[in-house]
Amino acid sequence: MNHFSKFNLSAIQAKEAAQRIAFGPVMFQAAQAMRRTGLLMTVRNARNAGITLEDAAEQTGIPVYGARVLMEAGLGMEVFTVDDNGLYRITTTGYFLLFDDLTIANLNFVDDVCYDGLAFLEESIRNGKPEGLRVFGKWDTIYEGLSRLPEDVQKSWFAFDHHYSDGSFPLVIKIVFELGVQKMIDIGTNTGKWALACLAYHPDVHITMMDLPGQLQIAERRVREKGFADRTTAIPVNILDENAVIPKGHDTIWMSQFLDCFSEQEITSIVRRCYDALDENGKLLILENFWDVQEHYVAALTIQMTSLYFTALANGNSQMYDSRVFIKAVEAGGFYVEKQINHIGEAGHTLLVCRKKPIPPTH
Ligand SMILES: C[S@@+](CC[C@H](N)C(=O)[O-])C[C@H]1O[C@@H](n2cnc3c(N)ncnc32)[C@H](O)[C@@H]1O
Repeated sequence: MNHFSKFNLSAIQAKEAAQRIAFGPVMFQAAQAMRRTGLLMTVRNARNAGITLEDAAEQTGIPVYGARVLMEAGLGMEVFTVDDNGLYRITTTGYFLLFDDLTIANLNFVDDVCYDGLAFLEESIRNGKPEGLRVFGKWDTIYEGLSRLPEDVQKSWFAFDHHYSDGSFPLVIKIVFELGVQKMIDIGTNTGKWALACLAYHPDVHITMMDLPGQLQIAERRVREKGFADRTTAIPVNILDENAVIPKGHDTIWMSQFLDCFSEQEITSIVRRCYDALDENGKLLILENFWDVQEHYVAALTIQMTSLYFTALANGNSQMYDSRVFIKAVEAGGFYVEKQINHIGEAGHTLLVCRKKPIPPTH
């Protein structure tokens, strides 16, 4: 569904929308301050009775001045309403800021991981490098430093990543095993969530986990703790090394939220190596979020904005893709899409079931 072919805004509405962009960072910081001071919760707890800003300040323990600027800003942000008696009440948007998992994961991810680095977005776009990553360390990509990021940053990164996968893994696992899986490689295994889900789901399945060494160690530890070590193999890899080989002898290769970490040319190179690893009946299964196939505008918006994290912080050359661009890169690696299942879970994942073309890709 194309949510972007037309916007029906009057001129004054468009001017308002432009101000929301101009003051976007201000609204963002205000929302975080309202959450962290407890102001948002205080107004919510007043429910229908409403609360004055003086009472909200007292109950929250912040100065009246602070409560006043935040709560007045909250009106323009449509987080609060105020009646003629000066009583503030929370809106549905305010509820989402407080309680919605997607909103919380996105807020914390933008705050802890992206905010400072995004100041270098223009430079990143001009140079094709994640120039914002310098706020954390001297790495070429964020993945090299992921296990060494400050604890709160890691926490928000993982919460963001897991929010998307957690909702969809239980839905997709049934479809995957119906395709017949005995021995699967999970490339970009991260903390081993998918591997663990598969090992628990199927008593005989063997999973080969591949990732950069830092992440792989976490996955290996978790698999050991759950008693699945004998049905797993762990292979540390930097997949960007063109000489990195994907082992043969597996019927399925799984890549979830992995190929979006790479440029189109890199996707094609990785997929080509998958081609070499699988036999003619092998399956390449890809789970991704594509902005162009989303049922809901909010999902498309979230995915589009996430792309800029990749630009400024992650690697400077990848994104959350338009499915048509992505599939072209996969096809160039020697596969065709046998089946495309869209709209999986709240995060709107797509599962691509890919098969080898009879003629190998040119190297
Ligand atoms: C966005 S996470 C996805 C994790 C998991 N598959 C999921 O669906 O939640 C991407 C993973 O790719 C790994 N990765 C990124 N660049 C890599 C590289 N060059 N070589 C190997 N793994 C890499 C990261 O370490 C990370 O674990």
